[in-house]
Amino acid sequence: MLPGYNHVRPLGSGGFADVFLYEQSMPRRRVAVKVLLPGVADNDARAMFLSETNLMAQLADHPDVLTVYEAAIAADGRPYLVMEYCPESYGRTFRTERLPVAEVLQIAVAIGGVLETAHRDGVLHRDVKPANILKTSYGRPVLADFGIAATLARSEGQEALGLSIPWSSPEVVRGTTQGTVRSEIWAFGATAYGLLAGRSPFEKPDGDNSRDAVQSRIIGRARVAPTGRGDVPASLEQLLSACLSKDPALRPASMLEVLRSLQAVEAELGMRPSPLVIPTASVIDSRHLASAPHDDSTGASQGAGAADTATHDGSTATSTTRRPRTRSRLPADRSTRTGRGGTADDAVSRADATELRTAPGARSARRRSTARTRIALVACGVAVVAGVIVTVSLATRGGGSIPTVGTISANTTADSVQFSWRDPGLGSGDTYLVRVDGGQGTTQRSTTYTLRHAATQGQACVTVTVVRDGTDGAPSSSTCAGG
Ligand SMILES: Nc1ncnc2c1ncn2[C@@H]1O[C@H](COP(=O)(O)OP(=O)(O)OP(=O)(O)O)[C@@H](O)[C@H]1O
Repeated sequence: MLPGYNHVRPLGSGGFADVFLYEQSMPRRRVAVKVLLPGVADNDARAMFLSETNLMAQLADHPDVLTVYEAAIAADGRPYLVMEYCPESYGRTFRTERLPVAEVLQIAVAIGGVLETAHRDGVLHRDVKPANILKTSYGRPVLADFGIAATLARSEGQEALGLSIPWSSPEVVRGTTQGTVRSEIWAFGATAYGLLAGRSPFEKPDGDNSRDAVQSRIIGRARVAPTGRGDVPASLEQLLSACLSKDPALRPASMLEVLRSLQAVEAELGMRPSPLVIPTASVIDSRHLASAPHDDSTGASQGAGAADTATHDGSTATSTTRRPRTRSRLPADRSTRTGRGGTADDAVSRADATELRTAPGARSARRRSTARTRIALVACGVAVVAGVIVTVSLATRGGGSIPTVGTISANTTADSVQFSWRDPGLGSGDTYLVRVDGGQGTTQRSTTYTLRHAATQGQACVTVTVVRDGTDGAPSSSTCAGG
């Protein structure tokens, strides 16, 4: 019995919590209530729950994260979370419903944006899988079960966390690391693959898919097969295969890199690239970073580096609600550091080394029992991401000697518009940032960009900017066509 809520029906059970549908009296709405299973709450755990929940409340306003309305302790002492009710979960449908590629790309960009945001904050989700992508009543995908539990459980072993083997990277399955940005990129790639293929990457359609068999394929030499779908472009297959590289060093170095590639696939398919919702440089507290130089091996520097990239995107924050938080120096993932050096590689290492952020009480909690870990999982089992919603603007910055694209011509055909321009002197590391209607943009090196009419609502206006060493040049003037 929860005061102010009327029980409707059970929604399901996880490893450590039951989830129920309730009707809230005021405001009147349906909510999902996640309650810790009986027998795993104690005073310490309750204190941790509250402490962590307060932290969550500061962070939980990313639009693509499941919304938590309230967290409290029930009369029987069990902590509970009141969350947005989501009628559907991709965990339930991905095996039976063939999702259109465009929908998977949109889901991936939304969920990837949450992960990039989290990584900039030194936080890893660690349980990315279709079952943790829920669908709101409005049909929007949201990431759920966003736990710092990983932090709290680092010394307690993966099994205590209910490791989701089919979606976990080889290094996580082996226990070499309990989470890095690149292991998260694996899980993200595995999830996107799963949504397309209807099975996890190392499941065999007609083979032995016992836990042990899948695990040994993940840590062994088996290579991931293509999704088997004719409508998945080669570029997307390649991206998934890169995310699922057995060697973490061969995976993309950041979620942002993955997101850019996903947007490029969308553009290739004639779709309007899905917007990225990620924080900008202004959101990262520079004082905090300056006072924690050694956090270079952790998420803090990842945040700083990523923030630079965000600046390249020309993104500007409309609000700055995130607060600086303490991060601990965390061990690097040695498996991803071999044979690399220099500045660029430092950045890579930093990304790899981004294990987990330390939340209040986290260090001592590592030695606590699995039951407490589970409490923390409940505490943080939903919605924990940075609190800034970013809108994109066409921020322009001085380009120095960066070349500027001249006239963009548009060739309109029955089903598409092709924009093209002359190469103004692109350097070997330069890229074009193509923005449609002032959107976030996609990067490419080709001098043509095609938009299908189906992807536009009438006329589309395009600008092209040369990006060099992470700095935007001046944008071209806008060319509008279509409609
Ligand atoms: N906000 C929600 N709205 C609707 N259903 C939900 C919501 N949150 C969880 N559920 C459902 O409740 C069930 C249990 O969820 P829960 O997150 O506790 O466990 P799990 O993710 O299945 O397992 P575990 O967390 O142990 O890995 C799942 O079927 C899930 O889809």
